[in-house]
Amino acid sequence: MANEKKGWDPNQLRKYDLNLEQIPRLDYGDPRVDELIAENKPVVITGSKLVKSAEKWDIDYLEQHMGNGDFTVFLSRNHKFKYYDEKKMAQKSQNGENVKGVEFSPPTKKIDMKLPEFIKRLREWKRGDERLYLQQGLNNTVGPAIVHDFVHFDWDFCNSKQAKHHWGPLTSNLLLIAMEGNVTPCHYDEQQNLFAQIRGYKRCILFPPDQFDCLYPHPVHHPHDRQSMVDFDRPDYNRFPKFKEARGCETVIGPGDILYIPIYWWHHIESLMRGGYTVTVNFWYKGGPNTSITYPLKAHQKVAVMRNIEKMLLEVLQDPKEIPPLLRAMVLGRYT
Ligand SMILES: CC1(C)c2ccccc2-c2ccc(C[C@@H](CC(=O)O)C(=O)C(=O)O)cc21
Ligand SMILES: [Zn+2]
Repeated sequence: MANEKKGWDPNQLRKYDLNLEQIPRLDYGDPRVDELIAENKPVVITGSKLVKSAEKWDIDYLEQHMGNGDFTVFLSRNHKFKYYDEKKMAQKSQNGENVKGVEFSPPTKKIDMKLPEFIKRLREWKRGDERLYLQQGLNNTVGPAIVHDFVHFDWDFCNSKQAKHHWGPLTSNLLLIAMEGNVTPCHYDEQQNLFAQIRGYKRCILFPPDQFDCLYPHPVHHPHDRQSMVDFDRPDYNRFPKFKEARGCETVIGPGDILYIPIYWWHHIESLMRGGYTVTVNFWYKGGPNTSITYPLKAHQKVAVMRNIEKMLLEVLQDPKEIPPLLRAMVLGRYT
C-alpha cells in the first residue's frame, strides 16, 4: 500500500548500484530556489501554479479534448526508451556513401498514433506487452480546451525564471504520457528545463556535468549522442570502470512539482512501477548568451569544448575510427 502521505512507496523504484543524495524540495516562494537555479543546481519547486490549469489532464479528459490529430508515440520492447537522433543514423561522409562502421539499429520505433488508439493500448497494457511513450509538442493540433488550459499555465512564473536567470527563448513544451515503469535512460540536453509533473510520480536521477568521465556518453556523431553508454540495469564495469565513482542526486516528483533540470546535467527519468500512467509537460529553454568567458571554465563549458573537438575531428578525418588513434598520439606520452 503506497504511503498515503507521499503517494508512492520505495518498492516502486528500480534498484541501481548508485549512491544518491536527495535533491532539495523547496516552496516556490523560498529565496533558496533562485539561489540554486543561479548556480545551475537542480531543485524541486513545490506549490507553484505553473501547470495548475492542467491538473485535470487525465486520460479521459485528454481523450475528449486532444483533437483527432496524429501524435508521436515511441514503442519499446523493454522498459527503456533510449533517445536517438534520426538525422545521425544515416551517417553520410562528404562523397555521400555510408560512413564505415556506424551500424545502428534503433532501440525504439517511432510511430504516429491517434490519441484514442494510444489510450486504448494504455488501458489494455499488461506486463510483457510492448510499451508506449507519447511525446508530443504542445501545438495547435490539440483541441481548443487543451489550448485554453495551456494558455492558463502560470506563464509569469516561468517567464520570471527565464528573465532572472538570463535563459534564452522557450524552444518547446513537450507533452509526455508514459506507461508505468517506462524509463528514459541517462542523458543530458543542451537546454535549461523546467520539468512540470502533472499526473503520477516520476523518479529522477541527476548527475552534474563534471561526471562526464563516469557516464561515458556515446560519440557525438553517434545517433545516441548525449546519451550514456552505461546500462544502469546491468552496468559493464569492465568497459565503464569509472561508473562506480558516479555520484548523483535523486527525487520523486508528483502532481504540481516542478523539477529544474539544469542545462548539461545528466538525467535518468522513470515512471514509478505499478504507479499507473504519468503525464508531464517540460519547458525547454536555450541556454542563453554565454556572456563573458571566465576562467577556470565550468564543467559544462568543457563538455561544449569536447563536443566541438569531436565534431571538427570527424569533419576533417571523415572516418570515426581515425579519431581515437589521432587523440592517443596527441596525448599519450606527451600530456600524460
Ligand atoms: C524518451 C522520449 C520519449 C524520447 C524519444 C525519442 C526522442 C526524444 C524523446 C524524449 C525527449 C524528452 C523526454 C522527456 C524527459 C524524459 C522523461 O520524462 O521520460 C526528458 O529527458 C527531458 O524533459 O529532457 C522524453 C523523451
Ligand atoms: Zn532530457
